[in-house]
Amino acid sequence: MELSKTSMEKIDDAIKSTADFGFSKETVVRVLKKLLKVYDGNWEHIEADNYSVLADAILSDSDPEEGQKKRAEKKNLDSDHHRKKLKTKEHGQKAKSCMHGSVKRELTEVPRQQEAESLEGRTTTNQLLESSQTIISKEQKMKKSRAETTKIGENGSTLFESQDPCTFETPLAVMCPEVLEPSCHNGHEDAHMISGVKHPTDKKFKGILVAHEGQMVDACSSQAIVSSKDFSTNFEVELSNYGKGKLSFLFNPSLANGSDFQMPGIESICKAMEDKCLRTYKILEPNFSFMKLLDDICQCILDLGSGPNGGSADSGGNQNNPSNMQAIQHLPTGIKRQYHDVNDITRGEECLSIPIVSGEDGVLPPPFYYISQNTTFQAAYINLSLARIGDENCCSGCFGDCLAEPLPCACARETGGEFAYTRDGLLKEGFLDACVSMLREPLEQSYFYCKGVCPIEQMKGVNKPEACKGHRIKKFIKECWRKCGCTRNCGNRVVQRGITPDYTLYVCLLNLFRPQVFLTPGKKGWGLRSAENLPRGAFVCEYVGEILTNTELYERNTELSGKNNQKTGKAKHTYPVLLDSDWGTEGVLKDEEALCLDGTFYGNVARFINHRCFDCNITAIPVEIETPDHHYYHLAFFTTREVEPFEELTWDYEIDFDDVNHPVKAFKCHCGSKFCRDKRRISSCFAGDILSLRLYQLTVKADMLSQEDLNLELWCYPENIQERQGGAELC
Ligand SMILES: C[S@@+](CC[C@H](N)C(=O)[O-])C[C@H]1O[C@@H](n2cnc3c(N)ncnc32)[C@H](O)[C@@H]1O
Repeated sequence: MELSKTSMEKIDDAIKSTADFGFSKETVVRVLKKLLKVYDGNWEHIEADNYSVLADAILSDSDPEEGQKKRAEKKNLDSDHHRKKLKTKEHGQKAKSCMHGSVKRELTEVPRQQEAESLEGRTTTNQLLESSQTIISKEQKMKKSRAETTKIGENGSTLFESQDPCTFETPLAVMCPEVLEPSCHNGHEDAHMISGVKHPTDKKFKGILVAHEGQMVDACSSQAIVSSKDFSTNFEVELSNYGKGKLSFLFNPSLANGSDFQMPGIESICKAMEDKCLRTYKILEPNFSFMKLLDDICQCILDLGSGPNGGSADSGGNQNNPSNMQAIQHLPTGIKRQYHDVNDITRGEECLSIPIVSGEDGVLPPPFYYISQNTTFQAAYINLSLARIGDENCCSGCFGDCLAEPLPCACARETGGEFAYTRDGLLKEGFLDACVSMLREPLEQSYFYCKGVCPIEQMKGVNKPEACKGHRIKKFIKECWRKCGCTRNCGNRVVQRGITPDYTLYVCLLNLFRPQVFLTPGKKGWGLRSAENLPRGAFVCEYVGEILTNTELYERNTELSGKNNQKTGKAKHTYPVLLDSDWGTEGVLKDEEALCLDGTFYGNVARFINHRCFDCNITAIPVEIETPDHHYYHLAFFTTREVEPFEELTWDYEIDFDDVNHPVKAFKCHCGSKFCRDKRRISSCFAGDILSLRLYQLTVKADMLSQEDLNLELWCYPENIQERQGGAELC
């Protein structure tokens, strides 16, 4: 009979859909023919429920040669049932198998005797059917023995195993629950499929099936011990110290592209999943680990299953809170993991290692994720399209090194027609002087004022935000970038090369930045220093973190200063930096364009740079790289003077220590500078000096004072009183 085009397509569809279950084309076609006869060519029944009828029929399809043998095996099925159940895992390791949700549904509805009868003559293996029954019966038992509320497995899939590779060439996946030894079993038989893990007809199905078993009473305190099994396609996660819970992952090799699939190690799986969570789900919490997530799943299952209302139990977290961070903060804390490599805090993210120099007690900085490039958190809008870079903002006609050319190119326009860098890769004296004086002589600087509500005022969370207090107009460096014709080693590309010492560049002979994260001797916590001296104007590093909108930052800060965080002390060090340039240029600023960088959870070494009032040795300069739009830019640190080896690197956070309304409560400053602005630090010492100190800070150009002047001035400052009074710290 000639088949119509539609029929051909339908057959193709049926083959494709059932191929996922591991059925061969020949088997599918053979059974299809029979079914089409039975249903008088009506595809509706065959296609229904993702071809469940077809799948059933294939399972029931009799191979005459095998029939006798299978019937014999079937006779043993019932008597062997309990014994085999205990061995399901072993079978599963060898067997190929498949599953089908609707098949399970049907089987659970069929009375046992009837079910047995329907098995007569099947070509599928006993283990396959037995395994599915095992799961079902376990679920049924569990429903009885526990709170009758366990939903797990209802949408899940029945498990089939096959020892007959000829019949099931491409088995789908299998969960092989290892039934616990009676001694540690506590009488619970609660192996079951995790709801909705993967339905075989789900096109995203990757051949991995997850199952858990055992009573997970200890999931919360679990150490998430991982035991990789010695077969290449399976690994398990122990969910308690007593082996009472277990998640099993088994991969069906036939679904891998190629036959040499090897189940990766648990470490690499966790790493990959953590990276994925970071990228895809934007999970922020530095304590986040995939193992903890698995652990949490089990805790959740346990809570749902044993809650008073059969599913309403709250595991301690705010389940309505959409923030991953919040949810993860409530995870059990029992799981230990070494977060920092003392030899390289960057975990290989930078091209040089940055060691942690800790004290004798081996204490390490709190955990965070090291990133070497900014990453958006959620709502921040940054348009990095090449189309936005007009001819006036790039030098497409250049070649080689722009700094070697006799005339500056278009990229020098931002810096007044002169490049900001010398050919040695340092900042030019004049440019650096201008940047430093902008910081040190705030009264002489130009400011812009937000036209609408100032994002900073809005961030303070008051009902009626105050008028914009003004934002300093900053001097930008503009670097060449991808639309430019020069090479990557062009001298006008310094910040974008990162901390990496590039020894092909002359600059690196001058600037041997050897960063170290170290515990400061004072009360500032961890700090950053260089083991080599740095010349004036040398690029140190960029401030890297998550790009947030100011609203997001406000919400984050509110969360951090909330009750829970006070408990965990997480609000102690926060690391936000505002990207507040050009906010006033385009009328009312959209929320998603008022951005900041937060290195609290994800950041680079810059998050360790401590604050120093006024006479700090590095300064932050905005750098335009990928977009001429100054809502987003890079913040790069350059030395303001020559820095000695092992001298702490400090910058002026420009904190207004008097601003009590700021959402981030200012720390008590221990910068040790003679010009410290923190009144709390000096008021108890010698209040009479405050006025002169403020005046001094606002008007005196420190660089222009002679050492004699400076000494005289400094003697008046309260910071020095302790020295005069014998060195006791007064503040
Ligand atoms: C960007 S972090 C610097 C690294 C921090 N010291 C650490 O251990 O992670 C900023 C935090 O460091 C501390 N800090 C920085 N400079 C300080 C200073 N001059 N005095 C006191 N604490 C300081 C404050 O807690 C501040 O919130």
